[in-house]
Amino acid sequence: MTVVTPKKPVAIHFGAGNIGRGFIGAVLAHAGFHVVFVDVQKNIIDALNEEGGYDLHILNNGSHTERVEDVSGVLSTDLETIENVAKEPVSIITTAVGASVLPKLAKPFAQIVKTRMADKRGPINIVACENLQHATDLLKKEIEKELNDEERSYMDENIGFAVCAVDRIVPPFKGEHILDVGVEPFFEWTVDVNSLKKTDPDVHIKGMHTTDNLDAYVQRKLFTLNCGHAITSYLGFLSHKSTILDAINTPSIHSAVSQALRESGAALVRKHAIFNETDHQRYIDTTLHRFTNPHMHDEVARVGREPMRKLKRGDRLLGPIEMCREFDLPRDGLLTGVAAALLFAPEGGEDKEAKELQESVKQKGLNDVLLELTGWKDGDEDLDKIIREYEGLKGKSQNSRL
Ligand SMILES: NC(=O)c1ccc[n+]([C@@H]2O[C@H](COP(=O)([O-])OP(=O)(O)OC[C@H]3O[C@@H](n4cnc5c(N)ncnc54)[C@H](O)[C@@H]3O)[C@@H](O)[C@H]2O)c1
Ligand SMILES: O=P(O)(O)OC[C@@H](O)[C@@H](O)[C@H](O)[C@H](O)CO
Repeated sequence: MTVVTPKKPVAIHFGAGNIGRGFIGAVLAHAGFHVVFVDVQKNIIDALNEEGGYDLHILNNGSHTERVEDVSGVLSTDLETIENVAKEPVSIITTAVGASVLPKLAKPFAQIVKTRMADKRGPINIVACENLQHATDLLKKEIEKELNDEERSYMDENIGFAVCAVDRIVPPFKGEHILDVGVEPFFEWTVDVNSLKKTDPDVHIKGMHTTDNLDAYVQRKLFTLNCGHAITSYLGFLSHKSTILDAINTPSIHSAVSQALRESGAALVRKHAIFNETDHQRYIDTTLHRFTNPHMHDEVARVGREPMRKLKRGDRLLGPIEMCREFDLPRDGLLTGVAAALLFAPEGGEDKEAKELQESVKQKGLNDVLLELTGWKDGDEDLDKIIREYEGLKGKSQNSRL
């Protein structure tokens, strides 16, 4: 497969899905890069090469379309073409494939590192845009496993691995063309300035903000937007709602999610000096407002997907709870979120993690599953609260009333 590489700086983006086409790829293309998307879906890659662009539908009251131009695609298994692209004037490589897929990218990334070393190429930056704290560090560790000592030292010197927070709601979208993508107007991409290397070409990327307080911004986004989103989806599922819009428009769910976000917010403000109560409450209000966009069709099944990943320590549910425990702050709303996540069992069985979680609760019992997930001691007050909430929610859901 050949890729058209015009005389322009090149950005490589792994994952031509919703956030890839709908956000990061679009920001990079608008910043003046030729964007090479790498994906496993042949129909998407073929369409990118045939069209060389796609439509971005901005969904709000004044919905409109923006054209993203100057893009092409490569299959992630086509290491030969990836090698050729790596010789172009690349300055940034990004990913949006899903946290669990990151290890699978080690081989193509290692190929890029080896090629650039052999070709004596200068510095580039790699930014993993996934909903996971320290996603880029995880990717780096996986790439290191594919390299020898000399290649690893070239990588340390020449490749900046920058962690980021990435925020734009981009659900699957049915347009006229397979590449069409529908997005909310809001977007925020914040990258760790301390890890970025100076590249040649050195392109200013409008739409990519940098900060030296990255952990704070990642936690703010994950423990607010993703935390609220997850709880809305799990309570929505239990109330038999199919979309985030229907769920958040249910007063009891809106109030439960608001409570959880007030709790995570109190912990975030306490933990990070750069946040204050007033601004953070505004951030929460904006977040909740984004969930009520009537032009977006976002399924609770998408937002709640992979509940075991979302129930990991440090992620959107246990992360803010751990922070509340650290400062002895109220956390009942967040504990309800965990109880609801443990009851997430969407029909169809496509969500393997949801199935596995239900199986696990059935086999080991809720108490033992929670001990494993949380690392708390038997008889922990929060653990007992989750169990009580779980039983209450289960009963209410079965009666179809929440
Ligand atoms: N959609 C959103 O609203 C949103 C917003 C912020 C962050 N994110 C994060 O972005 C990531 C992607 O989410 P998404 O919603 O775009 O998912 P998606 O499923 O729409 O896109 C993922 C893409 O990765 C591709 N892929 C899978 N394996 C691959 C591989 N080995 N090599 C190359 N490509 C591969 C898939 O084919 C797909 O096109 C996730 O980590 C998600 O948490 C999503
Ligand atoms: O992508 P996930 O599964 O980690 O989380 C689901 C949604 O909360 C998420 O995709 C949001 O839409 C996104 O993080 C908004 O920036």
